[in-house]
Amino acid sequence: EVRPCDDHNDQCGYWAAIGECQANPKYMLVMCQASCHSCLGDSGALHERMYQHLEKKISSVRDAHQPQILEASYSPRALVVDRFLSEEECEALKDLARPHLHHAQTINRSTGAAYLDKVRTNSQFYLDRAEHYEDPLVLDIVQRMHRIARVPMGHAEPLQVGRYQKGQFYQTHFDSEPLQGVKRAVTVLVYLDPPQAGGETIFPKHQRCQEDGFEVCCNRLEELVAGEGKGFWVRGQKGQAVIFYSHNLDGQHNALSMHGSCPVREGEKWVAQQWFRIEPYAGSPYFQFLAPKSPGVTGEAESG
Ligand SMILES: O=C(O)CCC(=O)C(=O)O
Ligand SMILES: [Fe+2]
Repeated sequence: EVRPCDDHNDQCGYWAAIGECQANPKYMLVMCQASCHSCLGDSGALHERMYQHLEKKISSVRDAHQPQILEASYSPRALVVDRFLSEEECEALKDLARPHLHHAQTINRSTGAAYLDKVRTNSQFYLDRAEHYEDPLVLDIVQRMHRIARVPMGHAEPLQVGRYQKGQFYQTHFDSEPLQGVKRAVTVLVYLDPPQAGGETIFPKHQRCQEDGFEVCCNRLEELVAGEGKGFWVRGQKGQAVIFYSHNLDGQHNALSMHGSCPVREGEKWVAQQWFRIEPYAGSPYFQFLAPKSPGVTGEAESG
């Protein structure tokens, strides 16, 4: 009888050390559970490695209809997809948003006066009216985002389009703020137009790029983003998507999902963002819009 959570061979420790848990999991995860940290409740690093292994397998499956997905980071899970949107789609989204763009503002609680946000100086607009979200072009784009992110349509916020002009930026922040009641599972960020210089999306994976440290990090990406925290950045190409998950697979908020948009140095930067919440979202334009009709609710004439 094989009892769980034991080693059943005195070589288990040695085999685990030389990587047999990954190389030969069929045997090892049964016979060497303790050494492989695969017991229930054992939070050893193995599960993470197993997931990495599985995801590599998944992402190596090529299908003519599937865009190629590159892994930019494991924690937070971040994927990059080239040409996720066509040039025409990028231009169409810019055209839809252009007349409506407005600057991010913060409202002073006591005076009610609106101030321009210091953390975020760009302009943005939510495509939140029926004529936007029922637009076949927008609907098709959001559906593709939903399929690639693997979160249901009813979790989708309205699609947002943002523009950064020269000098504009968005300092490091989290897209998901569970303590404020905003729980976003995933962000699908698409570069509708990359700037000529600057405007990188950075994931520094450490605290020192916050607020006053932000510009310094943007000026020294290699040293302070890639070096210091083993973080990464994306320069952005037209139509390219970055898909990142602000929570781990167990639902925990991932502190490494902190990111920002460096100041644009030359030209304009346009992006579209689609956020999908952790749960079905009553404020979603697609909450009821795409709900399947319940079976059996057909006209009288059709029954019997
Ligand atoms: O524009 C970017 O590169 C990032 C934007 C962003 O992080 C946001 O709008 O939440
Ligand atoms: Fe963000």
